[in-house]
Amino acid sequence: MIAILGTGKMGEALLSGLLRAGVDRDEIVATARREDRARALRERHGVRVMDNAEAAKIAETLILAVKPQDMGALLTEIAPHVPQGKLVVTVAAGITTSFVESRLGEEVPVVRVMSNTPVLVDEAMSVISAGAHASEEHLKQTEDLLAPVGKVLRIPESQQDAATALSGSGPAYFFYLVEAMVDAGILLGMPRAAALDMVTQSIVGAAIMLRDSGEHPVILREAVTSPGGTTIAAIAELERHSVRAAFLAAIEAARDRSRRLAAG
Ligand SMILES: NC(=O)C1=CN([C@@H]2O[C@H](COP(=O)(O)OP(=O)(O)OC[C@H]3O[C@@H](n4cnc5c(N)ncnc54)[C@H](O)[C@@H]3O)[C@@H](O)[C@H]2O)C=CC1
Ligand SMILES: O=C(O)[C@@H]1CCC=N1
Repeated sequence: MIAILGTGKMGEALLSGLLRAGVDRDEIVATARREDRARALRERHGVRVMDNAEAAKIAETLILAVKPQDMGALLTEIAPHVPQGKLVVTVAAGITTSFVESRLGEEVPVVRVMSNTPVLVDEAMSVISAGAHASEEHLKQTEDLLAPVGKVLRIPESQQDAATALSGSGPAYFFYLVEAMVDAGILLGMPRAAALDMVTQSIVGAAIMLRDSGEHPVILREAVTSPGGTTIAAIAELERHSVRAAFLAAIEAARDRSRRLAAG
């Protein structure tokens, strides 16, 4: 039995992914803070929704999916119900395995995960790291849980905050870029719907080329950038506005925020 504790956006995305992967709906339970949310989860997915203590008692694997700021209270609530044998998977940004271990008060195996919202389309990037009491078997179990909804990579826990900044938040940067490019289309007099179509198909095509060609992004970009052509005129402006430096600073800021999250 798998319990998802705190089934908001990320918890529900994981829940739907597990169901798509063929996990029986009787083998998953969810928890939610509000009754209307519980009702929506029951209606949409046909799973049982219960309170945290009960879910922690009956499940062998617990997925903690509350906001980092709510993690301390959740751990205090479930601590009496988490004996040594249970695997605890935490998906919260910034929450370390030692934070979870210290609050559960037992030698509980903890695996820290950073995934992202493309879980919803089985194209997530999930990175995982073992806590002090998690074995190879626990990492394998976590990989098996996440593999159906995308790519899974093992990384040292010291890199989790950087991964949160890069791939956890990553989809947001691409959506932001799409927004900006669509605005540019509007500026040039293009209808909004057509501009959105053009930009969306361009980002999908570029992403698939990047993933499937094995080529370095520089090579792919150079192939679009003709001498004296249109692309280099745009790139010259991006460089003039320090867009690359802005990305470096932005992702560093996200990493720093992730480091501070456990403190509340
Ligand atoms: N949204 C994203 O793109 C990503 C989010 N995450 C992580 O996933 C976690 C959840 O994020 P979201 O799903 O975006 O937030 P959310 O706010 O949509 O979901 C959290 C849910 O937990 C519930 N909750 C809070 N305390 C609870 C308690 N004691 N018992 C039961 N339910 C409780 C809330 O009511 C809410 O429905 C965060 O820790 C975040 O860092 C990780 C990767 C990507
Ligand atoms: O913005 C956040 O804090 C979460 C963590 C990674 C993506 N969204």
